[in-house]
Amino acid sequence: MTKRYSIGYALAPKKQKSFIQDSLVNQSKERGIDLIKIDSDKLLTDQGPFDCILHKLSGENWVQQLHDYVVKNPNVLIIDSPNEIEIVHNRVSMLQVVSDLVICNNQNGTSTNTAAATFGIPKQMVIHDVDSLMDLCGMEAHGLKFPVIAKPLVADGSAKSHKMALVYNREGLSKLKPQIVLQEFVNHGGVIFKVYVVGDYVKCVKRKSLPDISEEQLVGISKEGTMSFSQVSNMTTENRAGGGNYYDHIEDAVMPPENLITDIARGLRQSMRLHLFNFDVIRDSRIGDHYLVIDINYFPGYAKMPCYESVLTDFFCDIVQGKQNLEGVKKEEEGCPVTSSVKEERMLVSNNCSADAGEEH
Ligand SMILES: Nc1ncnc2c1ncn2[C@@H]1O[C@H](COP(=O)(O)OP(=O)(O)OP(=O)(O)O)[C@@H](O)[C@H]1O
Ligand SMILES: O=P(O)(O)O[C@H]1[C@H](OP(=O)(O)O)[C@@H](OP(=O)(O)O)[C@@H](O)[C@@H](O)[C@@H]1OP(=O)(O)O
Ligand SMILES: [Mg+2]
Ligand SMILES: [Mg+2]
Repeated sequence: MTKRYSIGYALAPKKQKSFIQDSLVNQSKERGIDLIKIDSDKLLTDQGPFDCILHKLSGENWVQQLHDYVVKNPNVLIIDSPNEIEIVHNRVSMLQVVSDLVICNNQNGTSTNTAAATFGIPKQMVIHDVDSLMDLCGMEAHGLKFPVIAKPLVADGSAKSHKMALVYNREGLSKLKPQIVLQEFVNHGGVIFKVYVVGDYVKCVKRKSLPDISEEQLVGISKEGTMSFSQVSNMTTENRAGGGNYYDHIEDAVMPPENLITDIARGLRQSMRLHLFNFDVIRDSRIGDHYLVIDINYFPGYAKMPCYESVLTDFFCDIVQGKQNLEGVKKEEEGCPVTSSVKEERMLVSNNCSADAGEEH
């Protein structure tokens, strides 16, 4: 009889509702994977046994519970390590990973496979306190000019962490509450590209974004100087921020070069050692084929991705059979430092793979 695998999931109720659909549970079941809900009211060590734990919870208590579970069940796979997820909970460290990306055969940020296409991140600066907020010299020093986007520094998935404001002038700055990141607003034709990564799988889709801001609009801006908004790409026609000039024909928008997107996705996956994330990309209208990564999200809304059930089921099968890349182990072999918890975890992962190699589903 073919071995069955058990994957425990620990997700907030909203995420559970969108992600754990019957279609996913059934497809996985047919392929030998049982998706089991982890009860957050009970100790994790009292549940299972699980071959793998998928999670999008955080906090000291949860991290400790995961640790205790790994100690008790050394063969479990944790997707993903809380340490690694932390990097994308801060809007500076998440984009630093992009800046640090070195893509093979790459010069000046240009992959040789992708003709003239280049990528980077928008200019940005962190504001830690109210005093530095009104210091326009600080903005100048970072090459920032209005309009800018103010984003909470922390991107931990709380509603607060998604509250953004477009800031048009000095007056607008005074309304902001640090700690925030001030990021240059880059005109990009009102279309955003969301790149979903599921292990080795990469899928880029288009979504609507904030509309461009013209020089004329900037002159005629209200005294308020800010416009608040939240989660634009999930907005409906009725509740769009500012009601502005949204681009309604995203189907006409040209996709970014596929090689560039997969190169960035692979690079990010390897350097962050995460399996489940997406990143947002915009095409900088000021420069030809230049793309900016503006956001990275851990365990995003996969249910909005085409054929998410089969993509995720393939991933689950690969992971329990040890077919996915094990970046942690690779990095270690290359001499890169790996934290002890990750080291421990990856060693466990590799043990599990060899034990299961050859299993059929
Ligand atoms: N630098 C920028 N220039 C122009 N538009 C931007 C920029 N940064 C963000 N935006 C717009 O604001 C939206 C929200 O920004 P961002 O993706 O950083 O927020 P978020 O709350 O983390 O989003 P998500 O829901 O994807 O987690 C983007 O989808 C895009 O429409
Ligand atoms: O469901 P969650 O609460 O995890 O919300 C995530 C949301 O997915 P949803 O569509 O299922 O709401 C994601 O949307 P897409 O990028 O895929 O469009 C993205 O906005 C993430 O940033 C959110 O994660 P958070 O930053 O809040 O942790
Ligand atoms: Mg985003
Ligand atoms: Mg985000």
